[in-house]
Amino acid sequence: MPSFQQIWERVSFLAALDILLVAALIFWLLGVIRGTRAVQLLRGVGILVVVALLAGSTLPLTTLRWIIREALSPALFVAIPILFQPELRRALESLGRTGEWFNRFGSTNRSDVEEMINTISRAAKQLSQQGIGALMVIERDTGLQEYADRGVIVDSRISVPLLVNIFFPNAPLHDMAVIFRRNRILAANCVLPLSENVVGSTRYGTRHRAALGISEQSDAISVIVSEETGSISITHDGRMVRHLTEGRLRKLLAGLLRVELSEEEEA
Ligand SMILES: Nc1ncnc2c1ncn2[C@@H]1O[C@H](COP(=O)(O)OP(=O)(O)OP(=O)(O)O)[C@@H](O)[C@H]1O
Repeated sequence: MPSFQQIWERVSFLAALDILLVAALIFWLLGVIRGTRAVQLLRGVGILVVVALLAGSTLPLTTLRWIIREALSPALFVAIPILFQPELRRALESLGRTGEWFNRFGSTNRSDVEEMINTISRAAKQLSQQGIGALMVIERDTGLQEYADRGVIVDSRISVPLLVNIFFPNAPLHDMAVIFRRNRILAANCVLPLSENVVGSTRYGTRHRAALGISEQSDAISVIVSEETGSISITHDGRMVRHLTEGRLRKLLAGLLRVELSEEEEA
């Protein structure tokens, strides 16, 4: 058996760089799909490939080998981009996004972001207490103008009474989603893409699916208040965190938008 020294001598600088880059790529890909349905899909694809390769290579099964070579590989080649479309889109977007490295919200006035976080959290609590359903989407680096244009442009400074008013049952703009740009309400009544994501046995209603959908197709963060249960949830990167209190929501938003909340609001 070769000693560590012998192996080390054989590893060139380029081979080491190669291994490091592949490891970083796998790590990044796992980070992108962590907590999304892509994990189950990937496991399914992996099991299928391993079983097919084992059966095809260890036993002299000509027909099975032919099916793997002629049908399974091309089918996966076509199916993977379709099955993983939201994850691939998000991964490519995050690669192309330079703003994330410079933190777009960093260039926005910090107190504006803090004001937005506090207002959304207070509004979510009030809406939840009054049993009013709501879907509020925070735009980050991916532009959401196409969704805003399909709704009603509001372009108003954010405030709790305005948000409660918008979502008040039967108010003209209560349906669908509100989109925030920085600390302004950009638009209301916006239709969002619905997610096909099913987590475990949980089947979400359309409000929650719309929140998941926009978080799969962009880097936006959504806050959902359930009309049925009053429960507050958040979605980002195709993931959902449920049953939040006002305080927990503030902390999660602050973490995702990378701002430190001031002491008095923390209390
Ligand atoms: N494509 C969409 N984009 C944005 N909002 C949507 C979309 N489709 C439905 N909604 C909103 O979801 C509401 C219906 O929610 P529904 O009860 O089906 O879902 P839910 O996730 O169970 O929500 P809740 O817990 O509040 O009942 C609609 O009245 C509408 O406001």
